[in-house]
Amino acid sequence: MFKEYGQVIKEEAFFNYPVISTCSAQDIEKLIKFPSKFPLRPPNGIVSKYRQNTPGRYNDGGLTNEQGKAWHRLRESTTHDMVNTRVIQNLIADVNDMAIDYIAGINKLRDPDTGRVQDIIELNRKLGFESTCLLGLGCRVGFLEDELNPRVKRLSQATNCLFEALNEANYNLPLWRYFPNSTYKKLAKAEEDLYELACEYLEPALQRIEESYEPEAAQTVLIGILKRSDLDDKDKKSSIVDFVSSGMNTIGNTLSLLLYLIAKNPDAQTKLYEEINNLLEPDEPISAKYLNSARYLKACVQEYFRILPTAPQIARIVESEMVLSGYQVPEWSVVLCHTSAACKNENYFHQADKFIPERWIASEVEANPDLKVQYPFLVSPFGFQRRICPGKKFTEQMLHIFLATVSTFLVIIWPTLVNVLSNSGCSSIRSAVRERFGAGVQVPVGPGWPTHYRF
Ligand code: HEM
Repeated sequence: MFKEYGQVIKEEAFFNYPVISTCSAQDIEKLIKFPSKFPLRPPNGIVSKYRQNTPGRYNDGGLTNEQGKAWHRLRESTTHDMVNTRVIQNLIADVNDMAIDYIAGINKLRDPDTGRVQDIIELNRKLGFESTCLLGLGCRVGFLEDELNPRVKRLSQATNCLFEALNEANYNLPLWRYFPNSTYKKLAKAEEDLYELACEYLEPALQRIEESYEPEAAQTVLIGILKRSDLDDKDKKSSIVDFVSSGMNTIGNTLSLLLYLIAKNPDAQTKLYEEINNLLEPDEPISAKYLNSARYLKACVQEYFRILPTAPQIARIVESEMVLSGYQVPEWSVVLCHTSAACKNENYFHQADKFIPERWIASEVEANPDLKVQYPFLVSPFGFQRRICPGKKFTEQMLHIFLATVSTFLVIIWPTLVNVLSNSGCSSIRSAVRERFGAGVQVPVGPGWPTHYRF
């Protein structure tokens, strides 16, 4: 699209407002640096409408959809703990645990005769669900178990239904604006189910708070929100629903795309494997200390976000008239910053189409100045300004732990995925898997067979 029409494009569509798209680094920088107290992002119309129609449960459109002071109030009071490094690090042990379950899950997917793993997308989705619940609800709920319990099944169905409805609302005529059509009804049912399920998970936490006190070490995002005196019951419940539904699909999709890129870059896999073995003592689990020092691991995730970000563009409503690539853009225009397209531009990144994690490591750039990143702000997979994704810290920590664990156990070769729980590798992780699942997880190293990644 940009190749054909240039770096700035204006699109007009029936039943919708005009949208301006830009992939210019200068324009994107201008928007990122705009000194906005309450940055404006277009709300999700169908969700806002549903919540307006359901005043018994919702005070407003929620953090994702609100604007101005209403948004700021929710942002300050509900995301306080989610952006707190210590609270997020409290979850490392649980995420380690989840990573071990995930490796065991991959092992169960292997064809016993061929060693082939047919499809890892579904497992990644379940992992996304489980990890988001860990963040939002403060506990493991059981998405990675063989048999999903009825509550988890309902949670999964409600989330799928919500995303189907959002897709339909985004890509079909917006008839829901005029009457409750089938898309609106689907969304209403999904939101209702999610709300009721979230309440079921919240009740025990509320009771714990009432009956006793939560020790400092057990501070979770959920407990942090439930304890806030500046939020009423409706705010608390709806923000948990928002957090759970925001992370559910994004994390699973991100992990699938990250593994795909790593699969296509075997040298990176070898380096990841070497780094984890160099940094971790045999009996040491993955910890905050390891994550702080794992430079190559973090560089791989950053480079992944440059090449295949889950959110390829960030939307803003501009608060004053501005000039983008020489064009006058009026106040209140909707502008899409296509960070993903900009990240593929050779003028902005040396060998832009290549996976080169080294460009994010200072000592490597010193040795090879061509790699110097001129426009680091273009890699903004979680957005920017005060509206940046509050799940960023948790998601990055999750991806780092998962990539480290996967690199210890698997050789992923595009288009194959081979489980290689060999005798080498980080022994603390290996012994944790064996302790839980016995020697049965050990499988031979072997050449791969086609894996049905569906991208
Ligand atoms: C790979 C995972 C994720 C990606 C790529 C992602 C990406 C994004 C992006 C691009 C935005 C828009 C930011 C902006 O407009 O500047 C956003 C907003 C948001 N995300 Fe995430 N997200 C992820 C995971 C999560 C998780 C786990 C949560 C759960 C807490 C979450 C909750 C939210 C919320 C509540 C907002 C709205 C924030 C606001 O408007 O103030 N996200 N996310």
